[in-house]
Amino acid sequence: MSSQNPINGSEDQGFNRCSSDHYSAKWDIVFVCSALEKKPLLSCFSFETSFFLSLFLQILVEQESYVRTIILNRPQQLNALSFYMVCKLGELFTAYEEDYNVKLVILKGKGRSFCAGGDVAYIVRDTIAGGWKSGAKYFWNEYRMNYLLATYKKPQVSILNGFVMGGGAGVSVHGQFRVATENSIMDMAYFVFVLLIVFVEQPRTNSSFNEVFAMPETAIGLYPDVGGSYFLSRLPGFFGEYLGLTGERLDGAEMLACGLATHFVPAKNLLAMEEALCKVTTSDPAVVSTILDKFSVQPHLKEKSAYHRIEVVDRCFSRRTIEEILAALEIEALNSSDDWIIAAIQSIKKASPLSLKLSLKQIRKGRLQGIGQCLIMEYRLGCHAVERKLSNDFFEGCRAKLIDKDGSPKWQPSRLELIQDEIVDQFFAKMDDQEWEDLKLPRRDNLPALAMAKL
Ligand SMILES: CC(C)(COP(=O)(O)OP(=O)(O)OC[C@H]1O[C@@H](n2cnc3c(N)ncnc32)[C@H](O)[C@@H]1OP(=O)(O)O)[C@@H](O)C(=O)NCCC(=O)NCCSC(=O)/C=C/c1ccc(O)cc1
Repeated sequence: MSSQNPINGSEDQGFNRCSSDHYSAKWDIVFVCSALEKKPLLSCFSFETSFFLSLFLQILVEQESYVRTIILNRPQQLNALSFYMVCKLGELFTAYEEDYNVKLVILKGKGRSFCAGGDVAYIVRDTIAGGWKSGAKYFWNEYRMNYLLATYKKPQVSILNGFVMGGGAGVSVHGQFRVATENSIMDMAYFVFVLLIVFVEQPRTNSSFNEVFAMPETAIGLYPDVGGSYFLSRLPGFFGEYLGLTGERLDGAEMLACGLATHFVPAKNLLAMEEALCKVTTSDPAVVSTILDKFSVQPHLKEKSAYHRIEVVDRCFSRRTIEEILAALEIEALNSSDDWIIAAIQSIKKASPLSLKLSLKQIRKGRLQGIGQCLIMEYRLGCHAVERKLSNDFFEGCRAKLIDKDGSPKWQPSRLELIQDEIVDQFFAKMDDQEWEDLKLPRRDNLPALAMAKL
């Protein structure tokens, strides 16, 4: 599994680049979940040592006979993926696939989020300091890891108990089993409990617990990546276009209904489910499936869900252009009191016009492509986005949403009608840089049937 690095020409040894390029190999160990997880302990060490320890603590691993549980451990940042985490996940998935003693891999997040996407605030700062190739390098490692998961030979379960956004979808949706939870039952007892958490323990918790999944990229001047052109285009009808263009959030029940989740397990039963999974001694997916089935329930799809109106979604989002989609939604809004239609119109109007055009084209192309081709296409788009020759919208979107947090991005061009088709086409073309090459995906030989892309 080695290939040429497109950025600096060096040999790319699978997913080991984070340890070889950035960090000393002596630190490259996996922490089996231990007392080290407790941050105060770090104060015993020097600044440099603390820095490396805190980095390695971003991913924890629990080992239980034949099962490995990988834990995303940046709860303060809602488990946003650092470059280190992206590389480490790739390394761990590779190692566990080859290890005969590992039969099942579980992935979950610490705290109230599964994963809120790539750590875009860091990526923007790093790219400004280190040049666009720094951002491209992140994509390179992330998409290879997404591809590995999409073609994984062993059963893998992601426990989606909290936010699943952008890059968080990339580390889970491609896997074989995706367990959504409710976190949305707002009966009075639960509501009081939530209030206690919100005001006593986590005073900065603003978002509703029930909305867990989103591809919010058009709101930050990007496009649904991490294989989004593949998995969004596989959702029923034109629901993927709806999600990708509006960035609207889904709750666990909606994720199950549209196929982004394979199971729905009430959060209170997660511990028991994990205990049962940890007893698995085989890589037979039927065994894992039986265990998950035992803990699963059929959730109630909320009355206001857009998924109840899939024929309206299809009617609007099957249109050829963004302008036609908007016009169709506005006509629907005249004859309907559905909140989701108004929300969709508002989200589209607030998003980067260029991102919208790129996203639509990308999802439409994705319908006809395999997961590998989709990731290669997205890598080109990503490199153009961080290079900023064609557009600065990604940086502007991150500035407005996650850095200055003023919520007022200044998109360029500012309106859909100002965007020429040539600019959109250039995003899908190779980079004009001698050192650059297309994304090279790891070779995947002798894949069993279960490793076929899962959605
Ligand atoms: C709805 C969220 C998930 C929760 O809202 P909340 O409950 O009100 O909580 P906060 O917004 O206060 O978030 C808690 C902390 O986590 C931080 N955070 C929360 N998501 C994040 C986050 N993706 N990053 C970096 N800090 C975050 C957030 O800034 C904040 O930090 P701090 O103010 O220091 O406490 C909200 O945080 C949110 O919208 N987050 C952004 C979601 C998002 O746009 N994700 C990115 C998708 S795109 C992507 O993955 C692209 C990757 C990429 C890769 C390579 C490239 O070269 C270029 C791009």
